[in-house]
Amino acid sequence: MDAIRWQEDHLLLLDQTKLPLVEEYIECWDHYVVARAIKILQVRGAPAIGAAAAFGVALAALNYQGDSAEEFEREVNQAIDDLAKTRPTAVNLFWALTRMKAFLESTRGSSIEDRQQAILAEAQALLAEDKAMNEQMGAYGQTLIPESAGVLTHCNAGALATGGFGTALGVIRAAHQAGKEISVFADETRPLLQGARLTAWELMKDGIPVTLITDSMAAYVMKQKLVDLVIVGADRITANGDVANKIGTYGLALLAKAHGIPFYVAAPVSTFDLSLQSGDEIPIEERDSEEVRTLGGTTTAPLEVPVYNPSFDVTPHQYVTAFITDRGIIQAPYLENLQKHMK
Ligand SMILES: CSC[C@@H](O)[C@@H](O)C(=O)COP(=O)(O)O
Repeated sequence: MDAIRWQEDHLLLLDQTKLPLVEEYIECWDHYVVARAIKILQVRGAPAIGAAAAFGVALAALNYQGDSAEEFEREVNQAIDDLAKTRPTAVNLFWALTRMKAFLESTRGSSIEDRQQAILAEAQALLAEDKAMNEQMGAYGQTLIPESAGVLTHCNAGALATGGFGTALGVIRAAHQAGKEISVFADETRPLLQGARLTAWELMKDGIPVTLITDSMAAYVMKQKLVDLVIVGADRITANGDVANKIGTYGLALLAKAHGIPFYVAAPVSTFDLSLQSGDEIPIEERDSEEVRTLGGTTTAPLEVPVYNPSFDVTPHQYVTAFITDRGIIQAPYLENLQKHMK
């Protein structure tokens, strides 16, 4: 099931806030609906946010009805600015918007109709490339997985979070397809339960053995020697190899280190932000306190209790055993090796 699909003249986004109970697509006819979908996590996961935003730009281009090249560019650029304001942490969003802006400029001189079609084709290419990168990552990454392995993952870094196949779940998928005996532990991932609602659903659909645990069970499961490796995705990786990913990832990295378990991060080139030197510079999204005071719409805390709700944390590079990327497996020293591979 695709998270993002272009259908003739509009965009379809699988509404991930309704999964796993309801499988329903939202129809997007303009970039405002796409921006809202990103903001409220109807589409989520770093690469998927980038691809959805690219289609948002395409919708803004297609919706232009005048005949002025300047006005056309102004409107498309306004959409790019609107989409950039949706979520701050995943760099894939800004990577995709920068690519679409450069592409818009490269079409200058053509008719508006040709530019509209070319911009749509660029968004489609970006989506297809993301899926291809994930498959490539899967091929590289699965070589790191033993013939029989317990794998712990956090949040959802699967097909739902990408153009298809997934980053961390792509590696797991590739290992499963290669005939390896994989058993996945999925953290539920409080407060929005991407692990419980999305990862468990996605893996079960593919027939990959998965066991759901609450976030606080990870240490005990590791202590029992049920986990051979941890694989997570990422929202932004800086030049020194620090990794922003779903809140709770840093804790898992510490636990993996304490138990002598490898901790892998799977991410495509679009997730690397070598313009930032370290994770301290990554903007971390803080979300509404209601997400913590409630669970599935039911209040689970005193209505007035103060809440802190950072959506991501940063894992320092020294806890990352290796990066699995579409350009190969990258090991420390990261400052040097990321520059070499990601240029
Ligand atoms: C391939 S997805 C990698 C990350 O984007 C994923 O692990 C994550 O943290 C997603 O957070 P979300 O808030 O659901 O967008």
